Amino acid sequence: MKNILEKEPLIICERLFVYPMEDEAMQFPLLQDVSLTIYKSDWIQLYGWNGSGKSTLLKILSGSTQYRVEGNIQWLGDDQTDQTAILIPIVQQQPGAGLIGASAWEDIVLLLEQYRVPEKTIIPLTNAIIRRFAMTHFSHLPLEHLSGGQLQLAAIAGAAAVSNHLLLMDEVTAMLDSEMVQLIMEQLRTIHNKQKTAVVWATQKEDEIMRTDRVLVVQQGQVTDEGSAEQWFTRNKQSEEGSSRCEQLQFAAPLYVQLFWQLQQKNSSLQLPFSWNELIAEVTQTNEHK
Ligand SMILES: Nc1ncnc2c1ncn2[C@@H]1O[C@H](COP(=O)(O)OP(=O)(O)OP(=O)(O)O)[C@@H](O)[C@H]1O
Repeated sequence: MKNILEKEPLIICERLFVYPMEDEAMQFPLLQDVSLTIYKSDWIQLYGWNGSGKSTLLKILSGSTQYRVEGNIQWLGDDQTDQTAILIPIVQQQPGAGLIGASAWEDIVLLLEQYRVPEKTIIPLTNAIIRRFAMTHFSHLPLEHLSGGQLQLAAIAGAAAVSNHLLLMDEVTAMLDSEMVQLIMEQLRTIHNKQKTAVVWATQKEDEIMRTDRVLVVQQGQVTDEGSAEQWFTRNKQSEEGSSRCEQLQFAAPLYVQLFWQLQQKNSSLQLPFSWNELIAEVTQTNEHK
């Protein structure tokens, strides 16, 4: 994890209690006592099961006014994330949900118009975003000709066009095949690393957690754990079974982490892997040094 002291906050939430609008007595919070800070260039894995409150938290971060909110939330970004009037877009699970144009190119143009970006910058900005997300070959095709992955890429590119500093992703890979998941992940991670765009990535998939991510666990409307990805999967020094935070909160670990835990009992110098490739490289290297 990057040193938090060096990071600038983008959004600060303090002791948020969030209720449905119709719950006038404020009795049934959807989110309870949630405090968190999102920093510039963070990648946060908002990790939790169905119905835990991930989507509600994303909507609150986006600036939605469809809830009753107690507590403080501050948006500190210096452009679109200065959340005084507009919503930060959320990319949804269903490919194509929320796209408003006839093509990916037109969608970004319309979105920039909606966000009142100065007219003469709209076309150059759209073309630049299309290039940045490597979408040139399908950007003018009708949306109905695009694959699920291409639709998701178009939605992510649109969000990135209007929100330079923060992207909010709500289980965007849930309906994609593994090849598309990899493509989307690679594109977005490259953009994140190059542009330092912060990403809040809601997911239920344990293998989407990468080494440099912060993991924020949501359970029954509360943030029950927060730390680095390494901390989430690390068992204590004796490699005691069940001792990682992931296991303590009864979440599944990826198979390569489970296998690593087994191997670690025989060889404590092995490093925690974040993919099959990393585990294979680690084991091969250790065997070569024997
Ligand atoms: N406006 C609302 N009024 C009443 N209950 C709501 C409202 N919005 C969400 N809920 C409930 O709050 C809980 C959290 O919902 P939310 O959609 O935030 O969870 P989630 O973690 O995103 O789940 P999923 O992965 O299924 O999308 C659920 O039980 C849901 O039914």
